[in-house]
Amino acid sequence: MTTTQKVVLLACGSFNPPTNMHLRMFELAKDHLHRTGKYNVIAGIMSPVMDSYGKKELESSKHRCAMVSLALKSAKWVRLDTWETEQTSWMRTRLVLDHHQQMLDNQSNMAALVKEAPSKKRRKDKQNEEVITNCDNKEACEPEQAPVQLKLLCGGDLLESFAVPGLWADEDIEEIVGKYGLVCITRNGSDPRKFIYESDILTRHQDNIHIVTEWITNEVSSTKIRRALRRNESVKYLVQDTVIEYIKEHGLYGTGDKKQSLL
Ligand SMILES: Nc1ncnc2c1ncn2[C@@H]1O[C@H](COP(=O)(O)OP(=O)(O)OP(=O)(O)O)[C@@H](O)[C@H]1O
Ligand SMILES: NC(=O)c1ccc[n+]([C@@H]2O[C@H](COP(=O)(O)O)[C@@H](O)[C@H]2O)c1
Ligand SMILES: [Zn+2]
Repeated sequence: MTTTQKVVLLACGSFNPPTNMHLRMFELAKDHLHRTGKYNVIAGIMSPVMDSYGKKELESSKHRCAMVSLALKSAKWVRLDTWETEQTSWMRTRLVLDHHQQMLDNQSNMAALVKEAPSKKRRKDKQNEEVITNCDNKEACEPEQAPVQLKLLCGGDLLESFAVPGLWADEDIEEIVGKYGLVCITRNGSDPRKFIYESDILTRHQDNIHIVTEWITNEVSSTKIRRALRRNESVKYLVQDTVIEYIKEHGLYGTGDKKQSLL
């Protein structure tokens, strides 16, 4: 029997607000990795960046985390993680990966990671005493299992930002693609294969970089959503209804003074 490598996908970003494409990225990456026959994606994490990241029009992490949590209500295997937003200063992505890898290496955190609806299961522990686990995905929760591999999930634009002078340290890029690995979803305006070809570090680690071609192209971006909201245009079917309701309720992205319904 061939064994597959267990993988957890980590997406870092502003999620300002979270769009349907942020959610789609996880599905696309999972399908792609499963098709290789080598990987078993057991969980996904969305980690909103902290407020001091300082991006233009960045809404507070309180609101962004609340919106990600609402967007993920129907997601079975992806969850929000607020650790990044709770730090005292902005964390480089490599350090965010290190944190989550440490969490994964601690087996007792595994049950909390797997989001599937818990159904209490009985099994015998090493001392042959019956214990109840809170984990449905037995394979993911077995204590004596191979380590779980964390991979960074991103779009083509984030990959290409590796070339922005002073933005990413070479050692961090080396560690991200070398130790962890990258799953990159193609995005209009980026050419990840060419970008890898032009980078010595990325070419060296190209076996650890998975490029996923999004054939059902969807050029939604948070910038376009914020623009539409400002203009009182509908964003229905581009963003989860629960997120639209939240935006309206809190008057985010210039919706505060609008009278009519955005839904
Ligand atoms: N349409 C898309 N296709 C592929 N990747 C995407 C898409 N939208 C977002 N991503 C990826 O999601 C992650 C988080 O991105 P981010 O929060 O910046 O979203 P965004 O839509 O690019 O927002 P903004 O317009 O504010 O930059 C990044 O890795 C980004 O590349
Ligand atoms: N040096 C680094 O680790 C580095 C540099 C720039 C952006 N990032 C991260 O990439 C993500 C980019 O998000 P945006 O595309 O929304 O700007 C954020 O999570 C941010 O923290 C990391
Ligand atoms: Zn972006």
